[in-house]
Amino acid sequence: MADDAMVVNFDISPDAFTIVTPKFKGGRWKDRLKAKKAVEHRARKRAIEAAEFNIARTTPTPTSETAITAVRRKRSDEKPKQKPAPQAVKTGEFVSSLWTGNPEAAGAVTDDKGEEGKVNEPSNAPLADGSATFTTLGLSPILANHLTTKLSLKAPTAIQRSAIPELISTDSDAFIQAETGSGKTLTYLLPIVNRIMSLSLSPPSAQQDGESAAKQTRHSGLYAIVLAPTRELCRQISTVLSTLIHCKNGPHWIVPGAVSGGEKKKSEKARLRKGINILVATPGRLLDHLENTESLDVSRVRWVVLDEGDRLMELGFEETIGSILGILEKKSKLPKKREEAAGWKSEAGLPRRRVSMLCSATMKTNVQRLGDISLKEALYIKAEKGYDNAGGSSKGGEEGFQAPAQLKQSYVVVPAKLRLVGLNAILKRALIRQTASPKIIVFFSCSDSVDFHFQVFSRLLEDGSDIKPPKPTPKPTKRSEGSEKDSAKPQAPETKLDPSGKPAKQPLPSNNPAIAKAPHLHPTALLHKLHGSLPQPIRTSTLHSFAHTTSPSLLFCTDVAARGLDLPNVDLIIQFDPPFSRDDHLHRIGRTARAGRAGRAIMFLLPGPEEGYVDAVLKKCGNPIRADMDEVFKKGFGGEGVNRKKREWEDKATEWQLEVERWVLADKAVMDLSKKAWGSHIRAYTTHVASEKGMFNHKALHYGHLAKSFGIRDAPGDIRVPGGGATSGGKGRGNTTGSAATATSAKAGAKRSLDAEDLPSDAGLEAVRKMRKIAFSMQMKKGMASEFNIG
Ligand SMILES: Nc1ncnc2c1ncn2[C@@H]1O[C@H](COP(=O)(O)OP(=O)(O)OP(=O)(O)O)[C@@H](O)[C@H]1O
Repeated sequence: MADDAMVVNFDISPDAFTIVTPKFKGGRWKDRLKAKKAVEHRARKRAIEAAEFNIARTTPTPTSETAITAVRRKRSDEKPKQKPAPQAVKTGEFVSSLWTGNPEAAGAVTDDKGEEGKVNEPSNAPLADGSATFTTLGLSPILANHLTTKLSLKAPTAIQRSAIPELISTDSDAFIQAETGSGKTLTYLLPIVNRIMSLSLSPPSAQQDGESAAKQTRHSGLYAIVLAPTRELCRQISTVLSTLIHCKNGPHWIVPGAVSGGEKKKSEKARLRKGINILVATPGRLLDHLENTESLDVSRVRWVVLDEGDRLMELGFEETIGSILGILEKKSKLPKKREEAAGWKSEAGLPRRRVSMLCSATMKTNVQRLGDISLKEALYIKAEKGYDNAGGSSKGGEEGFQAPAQLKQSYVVVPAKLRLVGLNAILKRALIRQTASPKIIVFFSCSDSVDFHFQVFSRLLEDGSDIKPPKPTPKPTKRSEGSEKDSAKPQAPETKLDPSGKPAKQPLPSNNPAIAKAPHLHPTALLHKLHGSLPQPIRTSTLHSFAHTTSPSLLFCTDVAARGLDLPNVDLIIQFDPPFSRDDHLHRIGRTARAGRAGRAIMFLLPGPEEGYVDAVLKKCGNPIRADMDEVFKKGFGGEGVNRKKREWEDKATEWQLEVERWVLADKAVMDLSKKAWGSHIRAYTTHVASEKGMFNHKALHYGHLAKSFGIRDAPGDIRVPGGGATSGGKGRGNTTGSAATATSAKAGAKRSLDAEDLPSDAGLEAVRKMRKIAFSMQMKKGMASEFNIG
């Protein structure tokens, strides 16, 4: 880290900027003079910049507060601008410049000839070569017709073509592996629904036992159980299931249901008692019902599906799943062995034995372990060669898990101090450059950080309004009138005015506190937040709003939204905090570019060791482009007609940053929130997987610069994280030697470890696993269930 990066948190003496010119010896006198002048010029420039921007420090009187004004770089050729409002700065606080003392990025900017450049052929799209239809896969005409006409699915995807015929015609267990957004849900649901449907479609003569010849109803039995790691996923799978069942002339008698916690157990019990034929559940909740709900009859279960297998294991469900399978085995009336099954009479269409399916995008060791406990002589099904990453940039990786080939990946190297303004710039640009209403997901490392950034962008503007007044529209000149160039430009959405000419208040779609307007970014955009600490009804309604709103839509979230969620038409994924492992990266960016659609993803990296992530991971998952940070700022803050040479965007970004800092200072609750977010961010940083710790080394973090990106002016050593202690940062040092993460109280850490969905990495998950183990044994002893907010 560059030395001058430390300046911000040190007491600077006035003579620190005395220009000392080294003596040059040898060579021609002209060259010596030139070198001397160059050194003097550089030193003077630095001193002026530092004096103007860097050190607006208060007089150290313990009782008085001194007002300071952020000083802008003076330029002879510009009109005096209104200076940012003076702000009170307490003793010990600093206002450092955003633009000085930042470490430089090592790599070069990729020449990105337009974001609209070459896009690879999609690798997870429906097959366009006519090689398969839903009917040729063996699905009933009713179901095939429903898929093509009502659900507008023209053809199966590669994994569906490979798996569906096997799953319809055999009773084998299966491990299904395919990249994100390739349609794995339908891959396992379609054969199940098709085979259950055949019960009611086949004539009684074709039935092999008398029992099934009777009219099928919801009481005919529970045939399939689908296990998913989160409540959101359970709901999503249930919805897909319902759309399949409600087809014309279809199997309306089949009743799907979900039990995933987050609602009263009593109502779940009532649903189970009424009769369910296909049940979607989180493992914890299902085990609870298996042990405590008498009406849940599992003796005829034919399928057990473990969706998102790797995540189920990461969240410590191994033992729970083991117990579930044990109970199913014990209560089953089906033949236990294959030989017995062969001679056994089953209802027409249904498997003669219980079939297990394990679905995962990855093939990690933990998934293999789950396979060991759940599968017997299983088929390994993946997208056929030639369709797996067809024609794309993706390379066959160690684990065969790749990003969709059409997904455009990029990264931007942004110093710690500039992260918040950088996020603002990128979001503004993304919201304005799209013609239709864009959907953007921003990933953060922890829920506190999500909360803080949600507040930053949804707070009212400084004048108390929630919408910016419209800019006066420039009169069209003759030249620009109707010109093709102008009409092609993305237009900022129109701001609605009230009768008095002021911007009209925009009504929110609901009173959900996790949804707000984002006046700092866009007049009509809706900002959503999602993390594991929010109550379930809020999470559900937030996701619904994000997915269905017609306004530009943003979702700030933790990794709770990284897996399995199928949110329609997400255009851009921003990984503001880098993921905790390569798989997390692929799952996060996999929320876009689904089923053959286009998508973009950008990751923020800090200059220094983090840049190593590009070669170590990003280049192995595609061909990432390095975006130019200056361009990001220019496009985000520059706006129309900005004089780019003067770097006006620097001033705009500075003004906005100072505004955030004033807002943080003005309210203790906000200050607490920002400090908590800063502390949690650092703590989360320490939990990157061991193999990536070299790139994400918390000792290389500049805590002071990082604090600025949370709107905090205190020196790191003075920051008291609410609920924890001061960090271990040495006084006056921007860059601590100890770990702030470990310095925060154990209590706070323990509380967070319950927040399983927000801690996707080794350390966090280890904690969750331990907690789950304890809860599991307690549950065994006391016969009670524990839900760590994930089912
Ligand atoms: N044959 C198809 N044609 C077009 N779209 C499809 C097809 N099959 C599935 N889809 C759509 O593709 C999207 C992704 O499907 P799904 O959620 O099942 O993917 P996935 O492989 O499970 O992804 P992830 O690994 O991220 O969970 C869904 O919107 C789904 O409706």
